[in-house]
Amino acid sequence: MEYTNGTNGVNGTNGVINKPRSGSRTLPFMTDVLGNSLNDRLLFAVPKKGRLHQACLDLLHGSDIQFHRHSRLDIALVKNLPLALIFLPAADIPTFVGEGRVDLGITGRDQVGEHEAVVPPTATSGVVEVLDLDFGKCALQVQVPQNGALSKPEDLIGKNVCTSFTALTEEYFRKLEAQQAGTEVSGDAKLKTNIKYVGGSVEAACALGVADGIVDLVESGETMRAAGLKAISTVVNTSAILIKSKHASDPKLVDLITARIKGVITAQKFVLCTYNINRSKLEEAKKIAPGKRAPTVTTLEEENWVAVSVMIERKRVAVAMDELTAVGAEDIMVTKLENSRTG
Ligand SMILES: Nc1ncnc2c1ncn2[C@@H]1O[C@H](COP(=O)(O)OP(=O)(O)OP(=O)(O)O)[C@@H](O)[C@H]1O
Ligand SMILES: O=P(O)(O)OC[C@H]1O[C@H](OP(=O)(O)OP(=O)(O)O)[C@H](O)[C@@H]1O
Repeated sequence: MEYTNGTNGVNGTNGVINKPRSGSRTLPFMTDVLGNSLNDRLLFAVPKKGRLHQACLDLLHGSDIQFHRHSRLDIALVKNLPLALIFLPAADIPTFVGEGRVDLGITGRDQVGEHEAVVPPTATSGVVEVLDLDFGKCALQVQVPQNGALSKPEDLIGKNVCTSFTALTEEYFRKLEAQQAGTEVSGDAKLKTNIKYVGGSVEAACALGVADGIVDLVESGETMRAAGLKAISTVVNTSAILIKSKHASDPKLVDLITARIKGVITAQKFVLCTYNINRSKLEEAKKIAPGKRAPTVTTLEEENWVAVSVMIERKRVAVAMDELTAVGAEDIMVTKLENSRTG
């Protein structure tokens, strides 16, 4: 089935979903610099650089969202859907989506948390998390020098803390200070901890004497260790998420894009495992690999033997193969999934 809103040159034909827009949104800029109208398109914000950029491009490719981005242009029209991609810094995406200027976006959960700590969501503004994308996983952690005197977050109260996430850090220390004082958390109380903004290379702040501790993202832990730091607390765990505005202009297209992206994520997360087994061992094998709903079992020409086909989580596959072998499975084969649509 093909999707069109009937305004991008693809007119409604058999099997085409017709334009389901819920009210027109007139954007201040209305056209991109190439003169194309953006008002009839769903706007989808994608990180323009940084850790999430390439994974997002791979996801769009896997979802058959076809576009050509002119060099230096931060807007790209999608050729096969009434959609325009807007390339923005990950940190700004919650603002654009939260204000309803952009319908959909991909960013880190940490960025949404930071935005919401400054601009709390209301019934009509703010973002809705649609899908966890299972990449960009890391943790925003409180870190202090490995060989220093500080060993717990409370030790940083009243001291200097550097971070790029000032709002989440303030929220964290506000709670900590209230806990220590045995009072209610209050936004009006003066914060004892001095939180300073730095835009990057946060890990250098302690060694350079700018901070006693930092709050920064940790993935592998290499940056932190190389800087002589250790984590003493986690402010938030994060991963990349698909978010939508509370007034997304085309809910059906939002659902279609969500389903496609979910299909790609599932395909990356699972593999298809096939094996042959004697029917008498089938129940044991099913316990090892029960599948998403149930394994597909096909009778083989050889008496009492069946062929089984089942989805297994990629990270579990080696262990599952060992265990299937141990219960008598033979000819085990694992196939990478290109794409999927599952419940
Ligand atoms: N080491 C990491 N591992 C996994 N994900 C990360 C890592 N660092 C950052 N991220 C995720 O990517 C998001 C964007 O971070 P990144 O620093 O790449 O952005 P950026 O737009 O290049 O910002 P800046 O210009 O401030 O560095 C973060 O908010 C976080 O969700
Ligand atoms: O635990 P690790 O795997 O070492 O990753 C963590 C590092 O990655 C991010 O920085 P990035 O490289 O994006 O650069 P930045 O410091 O300039 O933000 C983050 O701010 C840490 O410095």
